[in-house]
Amino acid sequence: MALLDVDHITCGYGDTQILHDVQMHADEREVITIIGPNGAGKSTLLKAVMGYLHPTAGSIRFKGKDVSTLRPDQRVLEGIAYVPQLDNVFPSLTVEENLRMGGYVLSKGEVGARMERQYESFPRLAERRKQRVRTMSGGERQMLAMARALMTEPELLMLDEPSAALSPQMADEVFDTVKRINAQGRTIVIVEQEAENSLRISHRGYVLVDGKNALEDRADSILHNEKIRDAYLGGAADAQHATEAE
Ligand SMILES: Nc1ncnc2c1ncn2[C@@H]1O[C@H](COP(=O)(O)OP(=O)(O)OP(=O)(O)O)[C@@H](O)[C@H]1O
Repeated sequence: MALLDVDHITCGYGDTQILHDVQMHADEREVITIIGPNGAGKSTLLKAVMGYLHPTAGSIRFKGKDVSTLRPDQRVLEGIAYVPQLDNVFPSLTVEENLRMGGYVLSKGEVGARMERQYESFPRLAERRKQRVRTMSGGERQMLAMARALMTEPELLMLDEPSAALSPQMADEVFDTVKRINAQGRTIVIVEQEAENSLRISHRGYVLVDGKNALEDRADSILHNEKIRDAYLGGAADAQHATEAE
């Protein structure tokens, strides 16, 4: 049984359907990358899994349970977490205050211990507990956004363009962190425009085009697929790297 099973959903905003009969699944401990052109519906798919949008057809199952009608906060309690691309931290608050917000569904007693766990996992955040987020670098903010989402110790973590607008070095650090989070036993679904690095740490990938499934394959096969490389991965760049997810 898949941990997450998106079963042929149709979904959109108001009367505008964006996703048409889309399916995807993620098994326990898998890393999945979703790629596709601008406007393909990648972010919409993550929002549907989190519960910000509700499918008009099809269903979303998590650990075998149909969660299609649950609110986002209820899905958090089921073990799903999501880091949006934008506005994923509160800039006027401190690191500590942001982490507290991430634990809003937890009891007061649990928050402190969970926060310490995140500080152990992200020492750079521990050094900046009292720092206002607006003074932090883009990479540090992305780390905080992930740590905040991990406060609930989710089984599934979804990341929308975690490397957007970061330097190549910071982006590498983010993907190293994602690998580490996956090694802790968590399943990860990543949406990426610059998908090369993301596919390298992934087991499988999906290509979405115009709100429809266009391809599903092992991540290393996608990385070596010339047509996909030309269309979505910046062409014939170095295709020699093997995926690191094996
Ligand atoms: N809140 C919204 N209301 C109405 N339409 C929206 C909304 N958010 C996104 N859309 C539309 O849904 C379509 C898919 O957008 P989405 O952000 O899911 O694509 P994407 O594949 O993530 O694209 P990108 O890579 O550019 O972020 C686009 O046509 C977009 O304009």
